[in-house]
Amino acid sequence: MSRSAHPAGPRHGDVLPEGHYAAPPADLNALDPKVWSATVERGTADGIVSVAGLDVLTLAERFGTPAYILDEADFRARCRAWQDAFSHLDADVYYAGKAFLSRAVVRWLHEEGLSVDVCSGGELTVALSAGMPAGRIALHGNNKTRAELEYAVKSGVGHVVVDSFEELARLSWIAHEQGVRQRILLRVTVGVEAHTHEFIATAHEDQKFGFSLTGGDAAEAVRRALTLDGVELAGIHSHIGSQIFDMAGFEVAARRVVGLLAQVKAEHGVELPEIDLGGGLGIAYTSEDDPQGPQEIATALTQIVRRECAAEGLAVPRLSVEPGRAIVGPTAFTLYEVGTIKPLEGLRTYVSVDGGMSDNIRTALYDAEYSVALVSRASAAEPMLSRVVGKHCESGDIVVRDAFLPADLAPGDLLAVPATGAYCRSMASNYNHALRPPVVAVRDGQARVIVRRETEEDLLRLDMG
Ligand SMILES: Cc1ncc(COP(=O)(O)O)c(C=O)c1O
Ligand SMILES: N[C@@H](CCCC[NH3+])C(=O)O
Repeated sequence: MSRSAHPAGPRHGDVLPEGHYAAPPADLNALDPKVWSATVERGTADGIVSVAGLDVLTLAERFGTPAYILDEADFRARCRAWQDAFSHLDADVYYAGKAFLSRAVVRWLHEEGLSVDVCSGGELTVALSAGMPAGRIALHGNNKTRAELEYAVKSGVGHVVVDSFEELARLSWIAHEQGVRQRILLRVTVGVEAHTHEFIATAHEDQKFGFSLTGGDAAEAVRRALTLDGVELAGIHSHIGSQIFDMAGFEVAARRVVGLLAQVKAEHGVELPEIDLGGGLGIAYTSEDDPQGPQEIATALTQIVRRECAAEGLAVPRLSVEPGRAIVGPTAFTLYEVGTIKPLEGLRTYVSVDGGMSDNIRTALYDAEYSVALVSRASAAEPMLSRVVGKHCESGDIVVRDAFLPADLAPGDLLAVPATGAYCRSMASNYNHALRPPVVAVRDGQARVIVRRETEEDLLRLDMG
């Protein structure tokens, strides 16, 4: 989202300080298809927003607020788009479960032909319990516990992405004890400064993930992996970060990973058959964001891998990708009810909703930007510079930092924040003993709770008194 360094000046009683929106959108009732899921529309007669044919008033009535409303048809369509973009290649699409995982989602992934990447024993349990074949599961993590490694090997996961020397030795021993050879990839840090928030960039040198390519750890990890009898080294993995729009980082990563394959061939006479270039493709949170589609990404990545392999005299390896956000992010919105409205003359209006940082930590954690719309009715009122905040005891409890909402907004109105499918429910907390909201899947006029709302009994069950 572009923010103006030169504010447009006072507007509707609000002064726009530096760094805030320059101007309200032309039509506050418009829903930009870039940020809303595919079946969302505003009724032309009543102005009420619906998704999959279900209006938000009915959804709020049936399921309460806040609630994540997930558009199943859109989710499946995105899975198919990724699958189609990569399927004609020798390629696998692993959905990154950390973005949002539930058993229903795992079944959809299975039906659509995707694999899944998990990064904990808990995620592995969800994937397995919903029937994902173990061979189509990859296990990640920079500090997998011994128990998690044992569980993964015993379950027969397709591969473990090894992140450290300690883990390499540990995993080999565990697999040896279980009498198997575990297929692995080695995660390397390729030294790319991804253009994203510092906390979600993962391929620069100074961070916790992976074996450094430039420092020589990656080559050393290959040497050790090739001598260990508990592991079978299948290839190299790189993930440069998340919410990235610029393909240049992926291209550099692909080039460096292929460079390592060439080095491995030269040193060991071994051609590793697989590379995984991770996830990280950005989505539109606001109308200003311009993400690439899976087809463009598939084309760019395969071109570069093929070119580099040809230059190095290598056979083209099997390619995997791990999109999380790009699949689930745009498919859901969070539905909130407005509770209080506090206009601050000369500043902005604080609009408090019935959720907050417990259901969306991304704004506080990454300064993430979101859009928001009044969805329970249309309004012809003037735009009002607003900040949508939650109900938690923190002034950083912000859901949407800067937004224009209609000036006739009132308690009881419903707001929806789009593009909350990824890293919102999965990073939700019980702060202030908030009850984590449900995830309601909607499709063809039907709604189904796929993750139920927490109850106070859930909270008390963990409290040993
Ligand atoms: C190893 C790995 N793969 C895939 C992903 C998915 O990223 P995204 O949801 O941005 O596609 C992540 C998260 O950044 C990750 O750490
Ligand atoms: N949780 C982050 C992304 C990190 C992905 C995992 N490596 C986000 O909300 O953007």
